[in-house]
Amino acid sequence: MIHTRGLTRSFRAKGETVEAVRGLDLDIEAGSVVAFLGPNGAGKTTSLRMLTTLLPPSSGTATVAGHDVATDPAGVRRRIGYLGQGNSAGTNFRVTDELVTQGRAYGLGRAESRARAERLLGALELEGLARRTVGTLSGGQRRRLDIAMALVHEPELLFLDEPTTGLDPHSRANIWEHVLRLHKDLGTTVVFTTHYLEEADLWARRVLVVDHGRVIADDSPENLKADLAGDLVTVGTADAADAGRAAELARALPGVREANAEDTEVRVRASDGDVLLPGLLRRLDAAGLRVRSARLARPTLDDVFLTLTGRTLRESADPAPADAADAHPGA
Ligand SMILES: Nc1ncnc2c1ncn2[C@@H]1O[C@H](COP(=O)(O)OP(=O)(O)OP(=O)(O)O)[C@@H](O)[C@H]1O
Repeated sequence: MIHTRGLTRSFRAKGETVEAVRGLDLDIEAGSVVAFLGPNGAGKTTSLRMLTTLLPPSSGTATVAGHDVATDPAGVRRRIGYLGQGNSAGTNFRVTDELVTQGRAYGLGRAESRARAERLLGALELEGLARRTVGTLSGGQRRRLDIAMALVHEPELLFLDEPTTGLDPHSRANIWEHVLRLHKDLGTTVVFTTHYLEEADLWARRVLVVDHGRVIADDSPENLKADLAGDLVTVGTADAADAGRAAELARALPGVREANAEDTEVRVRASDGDVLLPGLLRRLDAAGLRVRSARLARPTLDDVFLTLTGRTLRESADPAPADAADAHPGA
């Protein structure tokens, strides 16, 4: 569904060159759900904007839904839906009219376009607002309308750039429910970016971890967590000396990837924490060390990012760049 080779985009800003995307080689199968996960400025939006023909690449090639982004952008646009970071609906029109017009622009007949608009308004819990003008909607309502706009022509490939940022948990869940139903019923391929690790973890079957314009890991969330992070077993000991000794003992046990003492605690990374924990406790006990507490935590995608880069995604996050508005589809 998507094939890119050496896809690259750089910008000139204040006399400097920013390499936003550096040589993206990607093959995405039809029917997949793929997340781009990375900190601010990693190149996620720039990648999506190239794939949706909104931004020409500096070099490299990309075929999207069978059409080349450089030589046949109209062919790409007909087959895809795109939700950018900005709002896509005009402010002075009624909600229903915006949706019906969008459907008509994609070649749907009047009756079909109206029927789909009604279905989408119902599914995204916007039916009570159908006759309101877009400008009077709240942020969350507006975002749900944007999603409806991206879906009205039932595209085979859907790009969502931070679809749920700033929304309350109910609206986030509602949006995902709808997108995933479309994916399930129609086989829609979904490619999205998100800052919410849980969304990538829960909904994507493949996660591309992006940093400084490059894909630094590419696998299912389960594999990424198991291969690159592992479970974390934290054991509390009586004092720092015991913690140091416990770390040494832990390192000698099978399945342990690393063990470090921090103050009175020892933190142990292992491929299978449930299996390690009883044996570790027995070993510490046999060595005469007093264990005060023990807990097991499953890895998150943030742990994966930490292993890969030495930074957490959360500490890499900074306020959205001023040029984020530039990600508007009409920009
Ligand atoms: N129009 C532009 N002019 C100059 N630099 C730009 C432009 N668009 C993006 N950049 C720069 O390219 C880099 C990648 O930006 P991009 O928006 O793709 O990152 P991102 O991963 O989507 O970040 P975010 O999570 O904040 O949306 C950043 O350093 C950004 O400042």
